[in-house]
Amino acid sequence: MPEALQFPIIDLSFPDRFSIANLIRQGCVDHGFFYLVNHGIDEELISKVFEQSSNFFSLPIEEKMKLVTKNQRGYTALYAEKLDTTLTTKGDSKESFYIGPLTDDLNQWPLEEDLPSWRSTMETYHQKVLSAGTKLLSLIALSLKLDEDFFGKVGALNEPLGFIRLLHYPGSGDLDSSSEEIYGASAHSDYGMITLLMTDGVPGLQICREKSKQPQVWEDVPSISGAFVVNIGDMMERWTNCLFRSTLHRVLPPRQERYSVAFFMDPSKDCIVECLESCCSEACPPRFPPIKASDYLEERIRLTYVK
Ligand SMILES: O=C(O)CCC(=O)C(=O)O
Ligand SMILES: [Fe+2]
Repeated sequence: MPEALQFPIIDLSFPDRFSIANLIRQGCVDHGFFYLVNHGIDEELISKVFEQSSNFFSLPIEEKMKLVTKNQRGYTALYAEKLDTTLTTKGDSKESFYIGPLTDDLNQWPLEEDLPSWRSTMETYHQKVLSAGTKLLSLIALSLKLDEDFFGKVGALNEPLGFIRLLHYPGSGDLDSSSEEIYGASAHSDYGMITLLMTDGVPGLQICREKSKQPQVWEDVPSISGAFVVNIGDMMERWTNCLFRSTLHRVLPPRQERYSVAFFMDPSKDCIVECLESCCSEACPPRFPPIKASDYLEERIRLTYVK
């Protein structure tokens, strides 16, 4: 049996920022994953988010479909998304709800009379995770031997695109039985800078550290109560010329119902993501051309929805 994965545990409140930055570097180079503790979001708020998420997904499908995704905000039904775009099977066995930046008017919300305090709970959570993510990005900059405010200076944080994705994976008893190989979330890497994931502790998340090695080896990611699982996304991988890995991950179809809440932090639309000078040399030239963050994201999102 392979040993259980051990990612570094990053304490966001630890005063020695340089030693924390080194630990982050180790996590990002070795796995593309680490845990985040003392992140400033209290347990009570996290439990409320999970409770409200369950309240929403328990609504009748007709009610949920009234908020079906527009502008990448709102509800996506079971099987509507397929994160592994190479699969020929039907979509992933999860339903989700997206909440984007609070600074525009594009979010869709359930009615206050149907789900009291739902919107305010999600807005508070959005603000808090965005703030934790911004602090974390300054440590990530340090871990790359850059100024702490590097991501601010290159415009990534002008209007950061923070997206909450509430996820619900019904238990196997509630799904159609089929011979097809269906995942809760099929194999993918995340698109943006970093993802902060909170789960309800039900297992299912796995990573594959060597994307191109066959056969692929999948390892379980243990959850730590109250800690975020943080992973590096593809745009951070591009910035660092693959020094930091955007690791392939998936969620097995859980036997038992499972809830999780992901927070994707993507750069502002106009930010140009280009190889950091410290991550390339003559011997190791940039692997990707510079790209505008919005162009990159739009293409990736377009490929994800089942046609
Ligand atoms: O639910 C999970 O544990 C992971 C979800 C995920 O990888 C994603 O939404 O990108
Ligand atoms: Fe993911």
